[in-house]
Parts: sequence; C-alpha cells; structure tokens
Amino acid sequence: MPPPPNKRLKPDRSNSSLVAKALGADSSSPSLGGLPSPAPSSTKTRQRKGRTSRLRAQKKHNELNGGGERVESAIIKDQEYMDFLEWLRDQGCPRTKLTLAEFSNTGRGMMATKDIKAGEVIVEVPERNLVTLKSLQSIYGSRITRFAKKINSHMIIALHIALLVQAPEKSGWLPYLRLLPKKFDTMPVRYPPELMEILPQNAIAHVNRQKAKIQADYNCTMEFLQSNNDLLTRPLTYEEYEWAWLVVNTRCIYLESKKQTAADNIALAPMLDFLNHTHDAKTEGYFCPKTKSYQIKTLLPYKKGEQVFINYGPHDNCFILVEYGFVTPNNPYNYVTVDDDFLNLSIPGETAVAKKDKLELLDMAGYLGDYVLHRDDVSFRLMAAMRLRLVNPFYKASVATQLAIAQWHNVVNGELDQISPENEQLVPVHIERLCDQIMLNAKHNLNALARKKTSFSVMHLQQVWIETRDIVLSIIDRVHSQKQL
Ligand SMILES: C[S@@+](CC[C@H](N)C(=O)[O-])C[C@H]1O[C@@H](n2cnc3c(N)ncnc32)[C@H](O)[C@@H]1O
Repeated sequence: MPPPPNKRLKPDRSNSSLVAKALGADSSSPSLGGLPSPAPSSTKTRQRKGRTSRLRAQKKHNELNGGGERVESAIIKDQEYMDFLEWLRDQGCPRTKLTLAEFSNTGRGMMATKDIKAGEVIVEVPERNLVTLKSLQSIYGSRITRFAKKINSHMIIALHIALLVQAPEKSGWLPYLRLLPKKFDTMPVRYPPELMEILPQNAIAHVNRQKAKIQADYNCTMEFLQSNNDLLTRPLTYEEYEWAWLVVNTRCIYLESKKQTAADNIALAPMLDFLNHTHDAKTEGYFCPKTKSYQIKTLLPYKKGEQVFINYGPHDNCFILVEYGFVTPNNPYNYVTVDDDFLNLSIPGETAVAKKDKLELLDMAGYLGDYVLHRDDVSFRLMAAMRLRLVNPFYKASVATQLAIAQWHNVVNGELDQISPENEQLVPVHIERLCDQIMLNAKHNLNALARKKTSFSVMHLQQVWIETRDIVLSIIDRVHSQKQL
C-alpha cells in the first residue's frame, strides 16, 4: 500500500452474483507457491478448502454492507494461519480483536472477533516486525554504501522478500511468507495485451510508468547482486522480483523517518497488511514510542463479525486498480481523464495550423493536458482549453486573434468570466460532443468486455467503464439542464 495507511472493486453491485462466482472460481489461493507447506494440525489433519466451500461450510456471518449489498464471510482457520498467529505471538505481537476471514465482496481481509469501539487500537506491530530500510541495515547497509547507485526502500524490501522466499526455511519468516498472495494477476501490470488495451488512457500511462519502474529497479538490483551474489541461493528471475516488488507495492504502509527521503518512508508490517481498503474507513496510523510499535487506531466502531477496513487514501478507481489490483463501489473520488479525446476532437472551422498554435499556447501557459470530468463538474483546465479551441478563426498574427488570446489569459487568471458571449455559448455544445465521443468508446469497450470470459480483471474493467459512462452521462445531463459546468 505505498502511501500512508490513509492510501483502492468491490465489483459493481449489479455484478455481485458474478463476484461470488468469480470468488469461487479464483484459483489464486493466497498462499505462496513453492514454499514448504505447514505440518498438519496436531489434533486433526485439515484439508485446505477452496474459498467457496469454506464460505458455504462456515456461513457464520451474513450481513449487509454500507452499499446494501449482502456480504457473506467465513473465518479462515487453516494451519497456515494458525502457524502465522503462533509466529506473531513468538514475535511479541499483542493479541487483537481481528481474525483473518474471506469476504464475498472483497476476498481475504480482517474480521472483528468482538465489538470494537471508536478510538480503539486495532493492530499493533512491534518495531522488530517492521521491515524497513533501517531494519535491513544490518544485512544490506554496508553493501548499499559500497554500491555506486541509489537503492531505495522499495527496492531493498522487495529484494529482501525475494531472497527470503529463495530460502524460506532458514528465513524465520516462513509463516508470513506462506500467507502472501501467490500471484498478482488482477494488477494491470500483469494484464495480457488484450486487457491492457481496454484500460482507460490515464491508467495505460500509469501502468507503463509502473512497468518501467519495476524493470529499472530489477536492472539496478541485478547490478547490485553482481557484487553481492553471496546473498543469492539461485539466480533471481524477473518474475520473482516483480512478484516481490508488487508485494511491497500493495502491502507497505507509510512510516515517517526523519533521516530518509519521503519515498523511502515505507514499511512492511505483517498482520496490519491483511487489512483491506474502503474510502470511508477512518483510521490513524502512527509509531508509538512508548510501546515501540506501529499502531492503527480506528475512529469508527465495528460490530463483531464485520470486516474491519483501513483507508489507503483518497484515490479514484483507476489509481486503485493500477496500484492495488481492485476497484471499490461508489468511489467518490472517481473522475474521467479526457486528454486524448480533447486532442482528437474536431472543431468545425479550425485549421490544422490553428490547432497546433493553440496547443502550443496551452503548453506555454501550463494548460496542456490533465483534462478531467467529475460527476458534477468539468475541470477548470478543460474549460480553459475548450474556450481557446473555440476561438475561430484563429490567425496568430491577426489583431482579432491576439485580442482573443489576451481575453483568454484574463479568463484563465480569473480576471474575466468569458472570452466572449459567443465563445462561451459554444463551450457546452462541444463539451457534449466530447462526452458523446467518450460514450462511444465506453460502449465499445463494454461490448468487448461482455465477449470475454468472466474474471476479476474483466469485472474490474467493466466497473471502470460503467463508472466512466455514468460520469459522462451526468455531465451530458448538466449540459441539457443548462447547469453550470
Ligand atoms: C494490504 S493487502 C490487504 C490484504 C489482502 N486482501 C490479502 O488477502 O492479503 C492489499 C490487497 O488487498 C486487496 N484489497 C484491499 N482492499 C480491497 C477491497 N476493498 N476490495 C477488494 N480487494 C481489496 C487487493 O488485492 C490489494 O492489493
């Protein structure tokens, strides 16, 4: 969870039956492949059951969540989890009112075993259990100092996890490693090309940046390992490193340390990292000097049997999808990025030269790109850019155009409301044309998704495009009812 614990489907409600189906069908049991399995429980040999059968067998809790959706849940009590709890106890972690459970709407998460009051500390992770750049100094510190390039916290924690997995038995961390996700197939960075191309434009750019980052971090780590190959049990493959990098990306908390750059302030905190996200969870996370532990306090009460959440931050679903591999219902932070649609929009009477000059002007003024639609408004940047596009005819050298440009600057600076009444009248008309273009794209993508085999990723993308369509429809509605954009 990169940024702070205050830092991401529940699938669309209309898709909830699909969700339950996909939960059952999901092959990604959350234990890590290739790691030694726990010994059978001493009293009786437990068979690890699939999610659906566990849900069926232990339908212990069945309640409505905030969105009115029926949520089924089942406590996870397999040997792996029992071993993990014993490991936590051995590490000095205090008992909590939380237990690992499977939920029909979110997958694995933490359930309250007793009522929890607002203001209670829900998890406490002792310093010795936090994996940070600082805690790893004794293993890697002098090696990092000798290495010519900068190695950040994310890289070193990912490398550390990848190395522990290479020799899990001697790592002392086997019970934790076993509970980590086996794969990250719902992360867009792992999407096959045919799904990647259905992502919204801003998400594609985000995934490409993430891919480049993982590759660059892997390359640098490989260089680091050239002079430190005694750390390795066997060569580290890109896939193994990517998996460990994603473990860090999806599970780390933000932990401030004065001596480090902000980007280095991350920590892996076993136990705490089983808490799922919802945008309306209210929690505080801090390091308590008295108990020398990282604590999470909930500011909201929970009833026994409910899922306890934290808040990964005020993120829209595209961001959550790319960074964490899921989306949440009713996310108030959603918006639609329309940069490409704006650039492709044809404006009647606008010549190619005029369009190029306008885009240059927008660039110089710092107004090129980052154009978005929210449910209730059109971003100021998009309004400003549209106003300029609607100055026609546009001959840079003409007095009339220079005057219009001066007026445009005044509008952007807030000194004027409009370039001219004629220009202002055209703005909603062309915002609606832009919306029509996005609606066509959303429809095309939803049709393409409807033809695909159901999977979590397909459902996530369906939700993102349904939300896009809803936001765009609400803007079209505003245009029709002549509301302010
Ligand atoms: C910090 S971990 C939380 C524990 C995780 N569910 C597990 O079983 O290990 C973050 C990951 O949990 C999942 N997750 C978190 N919140 C979720 C939610 N509201 N709905 C669905 N999946 C969620 C995503 O896969 C995310 O990458």
